[in-house]
Amino acid sequence: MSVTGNPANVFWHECTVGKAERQKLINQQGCVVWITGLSGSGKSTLACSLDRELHSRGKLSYVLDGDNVRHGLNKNLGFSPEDRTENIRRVGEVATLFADAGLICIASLISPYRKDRDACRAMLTDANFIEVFMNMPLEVCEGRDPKGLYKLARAGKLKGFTGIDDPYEPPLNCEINIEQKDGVCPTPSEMAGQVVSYLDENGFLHA
Ligand SMILES: Nc1ncnc2c1ncn2[C@@H]1O[C@H](COP(=O)(O)OS(=O)(=O)O)[C@@H](OP(=O)(O)O)[C@H]1O
Ligand SMILES: Nc1ncnc2c1ncn2[C@@H]1O[C@H](COP(=O)(O)OP(=O)(O)O)[C@@H](O)[C@H]1O
Repeated sequence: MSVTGNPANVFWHECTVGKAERQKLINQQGCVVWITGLSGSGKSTLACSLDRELHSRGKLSYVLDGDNVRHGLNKNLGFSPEDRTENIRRVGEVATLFADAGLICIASLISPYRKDRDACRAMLTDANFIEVFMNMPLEVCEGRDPKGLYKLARAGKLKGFTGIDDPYEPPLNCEINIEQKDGVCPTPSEMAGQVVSYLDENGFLHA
């Protein structure tokens, strides 16, 4: 007799309170704002700024940041392609639960592989997955290098670093593209404003 979970013998249990009722209670539409980009591109900065802006508008959001999630839920994972895929899968599943709860879930991870991001998109209905690309040149990210990781990677002391000796696959059809204008990066508040406008125009800020 097998004691491991067998999907063939596991059944979905539906509760009577549904997503629509939860959304009505908090007057918003649950969704996932998925922020992808190189290390140092500003993912966490945008995530926190957006979280604060939504909070100030009375909207319930929650940030799942790669660095933070790797301290707990994903602390057994490293940076091999397989581990990154599992990292993204788990965060995608958690984000989907938050969205089902009615929250605006902000996931900020490098998520370098297109197929992994697309798999997360497929966990939700298409409109409820909002992919935000931090479209910052490598030189800008490397110039910032707040954790000194690019320096370590260039010196060969950190292997498999995204953008240096591990690939980053940019989105082909993202909902929101954040980029420099005339060589100037938008401020955190401007970046958050761009996402809030999208959420507002697409009906996520009301039930
Ligand atoms: N090899 C390698 N490549 C990329 N990044 C590395 C690596 N080793 C450690 N770090 C640090 O881990 C943070 C990225 O974690 P993520 O969970 O977002 O990565 S991934 O989506 O699974 O690729 C990343 O954080 P951010 O700088 O905020 O992006 C780094 O601080
Ligand atoms: N819009 C911005 N303008 C100027 N500096 C920024 C901006 N966004 C982020 N930064 C700075 O760049 C560095 C990396 O930002 P961070 O949000 O940690 O990136 P990531 O989460 O993608 O690694 C930090 O020192 C941060 O203060």
